Amino acid sequence: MPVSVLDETVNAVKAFHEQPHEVKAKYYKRDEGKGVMYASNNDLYRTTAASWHDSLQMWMGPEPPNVEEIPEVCREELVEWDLHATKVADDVMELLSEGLGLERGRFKELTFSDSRVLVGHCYPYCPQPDLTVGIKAHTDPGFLTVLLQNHVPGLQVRHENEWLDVKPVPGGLIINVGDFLQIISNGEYKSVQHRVLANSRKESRISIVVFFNLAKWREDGYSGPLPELLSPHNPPIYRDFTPQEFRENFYGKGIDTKSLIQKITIRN
Ligand SMILES: O=C(O)CCC(=O)C(=O)O
Ligand SMILES: [Fe+2]
Repeated sequence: MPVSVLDETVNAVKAFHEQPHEVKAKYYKRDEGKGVMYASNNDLYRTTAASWHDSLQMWMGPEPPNVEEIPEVCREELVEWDLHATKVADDVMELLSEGLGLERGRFKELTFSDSRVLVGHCYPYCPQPDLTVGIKAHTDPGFLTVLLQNHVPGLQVRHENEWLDVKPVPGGLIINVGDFLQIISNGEYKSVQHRVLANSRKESRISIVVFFNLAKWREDGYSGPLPELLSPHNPPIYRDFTPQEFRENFYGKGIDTKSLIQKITIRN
């Protein structure tokens, strides 16, 4: 991916968030699922405390928004970013398939990348950063996340009970393993817990993510650890589950930690 795409994407999302409230208010909504939505915390009404960020969110697949629905100030750039990020995700999925000894195209065949959500976050300056966070600790519920951040720090991952800074690297992208990948890989790949600290710098922290979710469920309506990975020596760690369970778990409360995984774990 050309570095210019990364810079242009960050600048375009920043430009969107820097617009006056009246302009952005046109996109305020909370009915999740399609189109374009501008809101602070996704889980504002389900959680006990708000965190310090605003997001422009777009459902890019299976049904993409009309191009005119995308705010003009970042339209061209986000369409471009979506193409590049999807290509990166497809390549990484091939490697991850191979890493499990599966055919290269196994994950693609399940058309994971057809269901995706693009989010442009802004973490504005927070005058009292000790009292809140930018985004609470969570794991991404989907399959794989491609993440681009600007030079303002704040992202942390949990590693062996410690929070480690994910320092911005110019030209770098971050890939998160989501809960779904952990489940279908029968625990081989682990979804990573992460959070963003409230931004104490005068300049906004900008990040742009694309979440790749599972698009295709099994014919019996369930999903679960891939059968070809299981054997008497490697029995399933997780039970099968339905899209409804997945959705209820995700939208039912605030973004929380590994709750779906905890719920369906049948063996440690
Ligand atoms: O802003 C970031 O770096 C992380 C955002 C994030 O974790 C998310 O949207 O799920
Ligand atoms: Fe996340």
